[in-house]
Amino acid sequence: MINEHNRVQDIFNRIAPVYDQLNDGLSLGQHRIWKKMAVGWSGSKLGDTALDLCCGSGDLALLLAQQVGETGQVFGVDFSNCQLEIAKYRPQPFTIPSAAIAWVEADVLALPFADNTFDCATMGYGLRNVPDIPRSLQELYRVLKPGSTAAILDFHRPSSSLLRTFQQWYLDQIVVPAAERLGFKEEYAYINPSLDKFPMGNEQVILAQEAGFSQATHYPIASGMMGVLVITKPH
Ligand SMILES: C/C(=C\Cc1cc(O)c2ccccc2c1O)CCC[C@H](C)CCC[C@H](C)CCCC(C)C
Ligand SMILES: C[S@@+](CC[C@H](N)C(=O)[O-])C[C@H]1O[C@@H](n2cnc3c(N)ncnc32)[C@H](O)[C@@H]1O
Repeated sequence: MINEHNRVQDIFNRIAPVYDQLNDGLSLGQHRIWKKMAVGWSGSKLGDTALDLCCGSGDLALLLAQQVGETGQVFGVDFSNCQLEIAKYRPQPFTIPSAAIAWVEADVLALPFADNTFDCATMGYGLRNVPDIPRSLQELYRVLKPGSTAAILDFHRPSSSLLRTFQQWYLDQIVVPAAERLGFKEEYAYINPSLDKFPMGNEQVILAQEAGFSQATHYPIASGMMGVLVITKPH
């Protein structure tokens, strides 16, 4: 488990300088829409104490900060110090009064927060990268307040074989060569095979229920190439 931990940590430390630009270019900016959808499903509202797990370069945490406003607070958690350095210095839009964001370097499998701390949570493209999904969901359950909701955004395999073929082609023939031109072929070549090992939406629902979440729904988005698992801790 430690080897997998270090392998993933190294990947995201290495790609930190190009991570945002590749996401924007390779998704034609669509990832920002997918992240806004996840924030919407998290139920985040003014004054909340919010958590963004696997926050990376911080764009999802920033969206949460706009949602919870000046009276709220956001904690962005990631174990990549290089990603967190990008997050810390990301320009914040002054148009919207936003919450303060605390950037926390930690493993989401061992969160440094008390039980029942957070009013809402997001996790963008993190669940597929942790070595122990059930443990991650258990930790998320522990730190959420009763009645609170989390939205977990990640890749998903489309049910349509044509779209699945397109997704695999795009990842192998567009994403990897683009990353290779920047010297990150291996790091991005890891995405496609990781999808084959990642639980499908219905399996994610079962894992969430096994972690104790009373409500769990998986919403395929982007023609099924992405998905958002929305889970709520019972009162
Ligand atoms: C924000 C996105 C991916 C984040 C991401 C997740 C990972 O697990 C990685 C692992 C290793 C390296 C990088 C990442 C990583 O960046 C999603 C958007 C970026 C994707 C790279 C592009 C995905 C494109 C879709 C499969 C198809 C889009 C169709 C297009 C809009 C026409
Ligand atoms: C694909 S990036 C997602 C970043 C951001 N949430 C986004 O949506 O763009 C995955 C992030 O998860 C982090 N990560 C993976 N496993 C982790 C773990 N066990 N604990 C903390 N962070 C982890 C990586 O360092 C990386 O920054």
